[in-house]
Amino acid sequence: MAASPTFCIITPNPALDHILLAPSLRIGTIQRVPQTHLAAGGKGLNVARVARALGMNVTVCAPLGGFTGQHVASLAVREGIALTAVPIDGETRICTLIVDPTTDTITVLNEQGPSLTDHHWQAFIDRVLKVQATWNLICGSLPPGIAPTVLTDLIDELYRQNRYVLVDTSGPALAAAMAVKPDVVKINGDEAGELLGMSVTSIATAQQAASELVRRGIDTAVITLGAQGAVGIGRRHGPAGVIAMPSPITARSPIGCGDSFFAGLAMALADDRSLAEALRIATACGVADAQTIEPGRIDPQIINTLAQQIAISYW
Ligand SMILES: Nc1ncnc2c1ncn2[C@@H]1O[C@H](COP(=O)(O)OP(=O)(O)OP(=O)(O)O)[C@@H](O)[C@H]1O
Ligand SMILES: O=P(O)(O)OC[C@@]1(O)O[C@H](CO)[C@@H](O)[C@@H]1O
Repeated sequence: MAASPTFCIITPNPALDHILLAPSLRIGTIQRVPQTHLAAGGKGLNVARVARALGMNVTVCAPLGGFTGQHVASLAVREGIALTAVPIDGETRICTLIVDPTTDTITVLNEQGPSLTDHHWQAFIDRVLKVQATWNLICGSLPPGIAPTVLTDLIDELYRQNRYVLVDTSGPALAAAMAVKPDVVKINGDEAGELLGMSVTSIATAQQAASELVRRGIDTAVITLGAQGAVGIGRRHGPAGVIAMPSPITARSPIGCGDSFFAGLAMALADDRSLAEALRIATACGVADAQTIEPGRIDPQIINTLAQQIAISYW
């Protein structure tokens, strides 16, 4: 019998990521695109790609429908990602990620995704609850047609099964998840700012925001700030917060950095590392991702070396 996966990666709104490299992109013109990639995407698939590369035993649960759903499933299988697909009506979304290396800008066009009926959502949740994983990562947006409070119920149910819950989502879904205090919340500055009604663009404001998340009952709160790095604080990790700062690099694309970071963080926490070590490894994964075009396509061999280049301080 196969061993239970360590991570159940819950991906309510997967996507076929269409990544276009478009130098000197000008809106409103016709342009030739020199390079494209198609990848199994939506945040959870990116997290799974990295967690797998880091040696974790991973199962992704995702509702999938139509030709794009089939395409996502076949790309995932080709990569060796264990996927539990729940068939749905409608067509899995395409997210278009346009990288312009000339101006160093990224344009991300995330489709909403197909609406899920209550019946399909329930089928999805039933599959998630059958996966006997200790660490459960809720990744990305919710599909339309589903009330954000479904996340509250899902997390409650995972807690009843004594499973750890780590969340990386945004907007109303994040607010709904907060109601049941996930063990770990990993979000970026914009997401934290929207949740808390403040501007989170600096290390100092991220420290305030992370402390506020802990005050609201989150065990471990981590906020990422792109090239500035990340901050984290957690009840079980002692009173000190941690700042992880990467060295300057030549970034190629920030898309997926948060997902790679999340995978590294989850791996390190599952491995019972200190918060400082976990942020060091997570940041190294984010840095590795920033140097690739495709989300989550990192080389695990360089993570230890990159991790040694991350400056860690305490607050
Ligand atoms: N330009 C960069 N240089 C160095 N490290 C970076 C850069 N961009 C991202 N990172 C690393 O990746 C981590 C996550 O990045 P970021 O805060 O942009 O995540 P995100 O906004 O959630 O990304 P996404 O939603 O695209 O996955 C950062 O904390 C940092 O460690
Ligand atoms: O709509 P969501 O779930 O918030 O974001 C989806 C998405 O843009 O996020 C990833 C980058 O983090 C992309 O690979 C993916 O398609």
